[in-house]
Amino acid sequence: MPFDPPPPTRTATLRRDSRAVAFWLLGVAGLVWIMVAIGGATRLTGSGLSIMEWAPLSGTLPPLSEAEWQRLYDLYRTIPQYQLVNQGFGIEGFKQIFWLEWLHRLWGRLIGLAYAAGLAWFWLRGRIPAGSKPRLLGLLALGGLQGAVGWYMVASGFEADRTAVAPYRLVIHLGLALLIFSALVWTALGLLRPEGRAPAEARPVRRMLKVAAWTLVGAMLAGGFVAGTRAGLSFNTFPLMDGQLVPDGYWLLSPAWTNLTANIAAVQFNHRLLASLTALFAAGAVWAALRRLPAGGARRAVLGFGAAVALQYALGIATLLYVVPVSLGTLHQAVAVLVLAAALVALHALRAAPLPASRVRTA
Ligand code: HEM
Repeated sequence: MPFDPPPPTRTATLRRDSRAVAFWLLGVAGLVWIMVAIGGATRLTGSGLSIMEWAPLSGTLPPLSEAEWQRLYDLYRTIPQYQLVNQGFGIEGFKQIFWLEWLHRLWGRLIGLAYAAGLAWFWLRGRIPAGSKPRLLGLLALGGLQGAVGWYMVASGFEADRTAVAPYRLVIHLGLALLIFSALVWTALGLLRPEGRAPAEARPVRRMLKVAAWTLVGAMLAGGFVAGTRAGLSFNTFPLMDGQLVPDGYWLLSPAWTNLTANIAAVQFNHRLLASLTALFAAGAVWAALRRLPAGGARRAVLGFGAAVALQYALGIATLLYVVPVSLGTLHQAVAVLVLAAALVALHALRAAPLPASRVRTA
């Protein structure tokens, strides 16, 4: 007699659907991570201004004829970057900088497709867990906004006398990428492991971790200004800047606030300071975790975050000392996102996996 398995219970179906949606979101977050790395390489190779049109659909295909290459090259030759930086590099030189920007935009379209198609698929099958729909729609809107912000950033690079995009627009683009990445990861973690409240003994660890995570976000945005103003090409020593801990000319510009975004000495100092504070708070979180948490997933997650910060800090120093080669610059940008992911996983592990009170070591 054939064996009919019993129908899955409602809870089992819900759990299966939550897991499927979570893995899809994590997959999209992986695509976003690769996108950030491609974005770094695009910026560092000076490729970002090579496509002067905003053509979400027709731009999917690269130029397919010599006439089309010539048309795009002629467009590029009208902007200051060509005249001031690349004059005379010829259509072959243009083709070289074209491909990374094209890939960056193609990858953006791929992310949009993977997200929208996945959302439609889960939605039509009724597999999206209750309560997640508004957030998933919000993420779709944020993705669309990011495409528009990307173009808003690129367009600033075509303005008179500019050879690169406006730094604050680059930071908005980077910040939105980080927000989208974080929302994807956090939503997925919430679906994989229902939230609980950490016991009182674990809360100091989480508090310290939160401080470290917010400082990390600050350090990352400050890093965006370093990248945007190319501040990494100056003061290539560590820990001192021109022989001083705080460089001369920190307050060179006026009004004073413009030093935070446009003064190379101040911009680089701020990034170092915020990165160092992140490392300090991360070390604090690791210390607290070792003292207060029992061996297990939550403690490992905090230690993993600490290790990721240490790696990123070392990569930052190497990037600076070697005067920002494309490889190290891209790696530093890509690993920054992994550090953020590690912070989110650790924060979630402390919240989502309440520790049995008996296993918590008290101070
Ligand atoms: C917690 C540690 C750190 C984090 C999370 C971090 C994060 C970042 C991020 C997100 C960027 C911007 C990438 C972009 O938008 O293009 C950046 C750029 C940069 N960071 Fe860091 N950073 C850290 C530590 C350091 C340290 C310690 C140094 C050196 C002392 C450093 C030097 C640089 C330089 C030179 C750039 C510009 C690279 C470029 O032009 O591509 N970073 N950092």
